[in-house]
Parts: sequence; C-alpha cells; structure tokens
Amino acid sequence: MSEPNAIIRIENLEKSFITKKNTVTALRDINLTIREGEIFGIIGMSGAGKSTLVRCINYLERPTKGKVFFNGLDMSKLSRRELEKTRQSIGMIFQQFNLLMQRTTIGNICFPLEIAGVPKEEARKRAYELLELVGLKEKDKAYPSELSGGQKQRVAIARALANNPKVLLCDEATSALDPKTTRSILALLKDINARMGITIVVITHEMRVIEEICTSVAIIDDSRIAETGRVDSIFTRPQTAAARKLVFPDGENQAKYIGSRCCRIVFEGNSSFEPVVANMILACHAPVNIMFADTKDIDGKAFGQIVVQLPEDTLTANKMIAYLQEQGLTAEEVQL
Ligand SMILES: Nc1ncnc2c1ncn2[C@@H]1O[C@H](COP(=O)(O)OP(=O)(O)OP(=O)(O)O)[C@@H](O)[C@H]1O
Repeated sequence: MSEPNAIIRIENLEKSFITKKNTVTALRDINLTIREGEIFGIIGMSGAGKSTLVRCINYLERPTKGKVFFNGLDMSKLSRRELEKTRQSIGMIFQQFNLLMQRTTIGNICFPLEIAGVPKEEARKRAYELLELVGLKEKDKAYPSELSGGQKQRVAIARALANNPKVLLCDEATSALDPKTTRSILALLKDINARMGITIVVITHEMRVIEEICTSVAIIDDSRIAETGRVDSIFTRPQTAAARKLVFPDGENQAKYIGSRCCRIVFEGNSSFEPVVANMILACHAPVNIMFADTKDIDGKAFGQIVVQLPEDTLTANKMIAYLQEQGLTAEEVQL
C-alpha cells in the first residue's frame, strides 16, 4: 500500500525574533513531514518552540529560513489572497478557546462562514450540523460565559471545522481542562479524524495526550526536533535524552537501583505483562524483583515496560533474557 501524501512538509525551517536586546532563535533546522489523515503530535517542554512552529505552519509567522509546503504548495510563494484561501484549509483551536463572548454558540460557528462569504441561511444550516457533530445541539443559543471549558472547546472545534479544513491544528487544546474533559475532547478529535479524514496536529507538553490519540510524534527540544517517529516505537525505544525524559518522567526515582543487573522488558500490544513474568519465573526456577513497571494504552493496545532485577547467578540471568527474547519481546539489559 502506498503511503498517504504529505499534507504538511517543513524543510530546514528556522525562525528568529529580533528583539530590542538580542536575537532569539526559536526554531532551528526543523524538518518534518505530516501525512494526510494522520494525527500527528508535537511535544516539548515550555519554551521549546511549539507555538512558534504552529504559527509557522499556517504562516502567521514567516520563517526566517526554510520552507513550509501545504498540500504541495510552497507557502512563501503565495499572494496574500492565496494565503488567506489556504489558511481556510487550516483550522485551529487554542488552550483559551478564543470564542467571541458577545456571540451565541451558533453565532460563533457562523463567524468564519460569514467571513468566507457564505449566505446567512446556508451558514446557519452548516453551523447547526457542526453543533450536532460536537454534541452540543441544545446549547445553540448559549453564550460562551454560560458554557463549561469542555463545552467551549467543543464550540471552538465546530467553528474551526466550519470551512471544511484539511488540517486542524490544536495548540495545547486540552491544557486548561480536567483529565475527564480532556479525554472526552481527545475522543471527539479522534472521531472527527476517523469520520472526516481531517489531518490533526496536536501540540502539547503532555505525553498522555500524545499516547491517547497520536499515531506519529515529533519531540521538540531547545528549538530543534530531537526525535520523530511512530508513537509506539518512540514510547518503547526512545533514542534521545529528550524523548527519555518524556517517556520516563520518573527517571530520577530509578537512580537508587544503580549497580544491579537489570533487564528492561517492553510490551508492544501483543502480550500482557503478568503471564510473561510468571512464566519466566517458572521456566527459569528463580525469582526476580520488579524495580519499575509502567503500562499504558496507546491507540487501544496495551503497551508498557517493566524493569526487573535479575538473579545474581549469571547463567540463570542469561537464561531469563533468552527466554524473554524467545517470546518475541524486546528484553535488554539496562544500567539504571
Ligand atoms: N515574538 C517573539 N519575540 C521574541 N521571542 C519570542 C517570540 N515568540 C517566541 N519567542 C521565544 O521563542 C522561544 C520559543 O517560544 P514558544 O512560545 O514557541 O515556545 P513553546 O514551546 O510554545 O512554549 P510554551 O509551551 O511555554 O508556550 C522562547 O524562548 C520565546 O521566548
């Protein structure tokens, strides 16, 4: 099967800001490909450059160097009018929702349609369809001040979808929401992606958001892309310090086990944790200590890792590693 087309391609992008005091380089040598229909995550700590990257994707910021291609079009070559048209294909939602407080729910969703010149009745009809899609039909006449955070974000999603965008950019869209509301908004985004085929770009500082809905992820660290790939492989085999910090946020707690001969076992959705460890103990006739365990659900599959302290006896320890590898698991000796 051929790979889907690249809807967003970023080549050698750099963005610097000239301030009164100095020049701040917010992004350096960024190369990224986001494919049509995927849910792509961009994760990084505060100040890493995420928001600047999003603003470069829709050309609210012009890159200092490098290029952004949207659906094959070089954004730097577009006239102002063409750029405005292209931006209609890129919806956006924000942490603070950015709704118009003087307009009702329906008024907010109609707003981008009015700007695009859609006749009033047609705009209202489309707005009601979108309101139904986000599950808020009964709140059509409510003002933003009468809505909860989750409801406001649903209205913002409906508004962002009004002009049938190809891509939806979500900049920390769940950061102001509690965990339960976050899950429901992420489920809605996943549903929109599946039903409408819209490419979704999720910008966040939270790994759990990435795990919950993204297929691919780029880790941005100190203005650069540290690592990029499928979420499951980055989660199971992080290559860089930046990725490890996000995947093992409690890394420092493991330090006390330094010096033990330990083995890291990775679960990749094809085996479950308990029978594997129990069977290994039975097969090798020796107990192990579980030093660290972390299992997660990524895209409906169980993923996780455990770190066990192996027996002192070298032969038994080697036998255990061999046993795990025979089961098709990634099992490697680690220094904690
Ligand atoms: N307009 C600007 N002028 C000067 N510096 C800027 C400007 N916008 C961003 N920066 C700087 O660029 C760097 C990256 O900022 P950016 O907002 O993109 O990070 P972020 O990862 O989105 O952070 P956060 O999660 O805290 O919002 C920071 O050092 C920031 O101070």
